[in-house]
Amino acid sequence: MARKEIRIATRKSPLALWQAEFVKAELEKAHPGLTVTLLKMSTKGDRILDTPLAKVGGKGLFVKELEVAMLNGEADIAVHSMKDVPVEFPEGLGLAVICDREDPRDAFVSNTYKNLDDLPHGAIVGSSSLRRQCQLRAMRPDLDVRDLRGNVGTRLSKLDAGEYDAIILAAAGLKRLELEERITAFIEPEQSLPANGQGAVGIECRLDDAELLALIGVLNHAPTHARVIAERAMNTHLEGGCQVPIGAYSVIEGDTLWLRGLVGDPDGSKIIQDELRGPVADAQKLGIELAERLLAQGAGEILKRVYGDA
Ligand SMILES: NCc1[nH]cc(CCC(=O)O)c1CC(=O)O
Repeated sequence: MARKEIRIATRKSPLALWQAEFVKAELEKAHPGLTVTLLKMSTKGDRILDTPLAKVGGKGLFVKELEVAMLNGEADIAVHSMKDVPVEFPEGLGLAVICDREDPRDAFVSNTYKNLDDLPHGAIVGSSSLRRQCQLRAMRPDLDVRDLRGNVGTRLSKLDAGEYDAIILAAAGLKRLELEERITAFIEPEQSLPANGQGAVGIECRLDDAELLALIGVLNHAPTHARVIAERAMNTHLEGGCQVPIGAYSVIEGDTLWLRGLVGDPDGSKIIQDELRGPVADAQKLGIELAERLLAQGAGEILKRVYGDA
């Protein structure tokens, strides 16, 4: 092996650092003699903290600076939470690897109440995503659902300070940060359909570097790869970025991929959902087909309203 070093461009949030350290450890374990280093960077999404994500706008809020570093040759790979990765990549870059998935569910966190059903009328619930907000409002129109920004630690502090009765976060982030004991209840996909790619970590790199692709390829997890491809294809076909009220979640049953999709009005007044099953090998096609079905049921009008507001 000629290459002795791989440089990872990463955000500095605790979750991003955990993910980069995870990939570093896995790569060094797989390739003795290889050194993996971290280039810690700040992105626009990290700097703008006072505005709801849906209104900050621009795709790839959390990844652009990392991509520039790879194109400049300052870094070799970037490690991402798949749900934050924009649908399109700059020329020359692409998604090379999707690692095995952590828990894809949303988690309910409260210091007072056991679960969603336990919340009293008018309880204040915080969430940073339109997807969670719309499903929550549809399920419990009596709740006071409010925006919640910041990294995982910041969100928990706001809950602990009493600003919210409960908050909803991704279970994967809490587990990775060893905060699993903060999870009061898991919310099943039937109640809150996860975001495309939630819980999965992916690696982006230059696609012209065959040696690099071979080295990182050992971390690819084929079933997770197929699931995330299907979910992302649905999202892409709906022209959804990452800050949209879209849920996309799939599981594999034998050779069959079961994909569920949802588009909702953030105020919870309307939710369109559908699902389909097909061969795992057709993951991409299934995602597009489900998106077509959602569009045929009016998803486009909802999304147009959301983008118009943003
Ligand atoms: N948008 C922030 C973000 N990006 C990825 C995760 C969690 C981990 C994952 O989904 O892989 C989180 C935190 C959250 O949504 O609570």
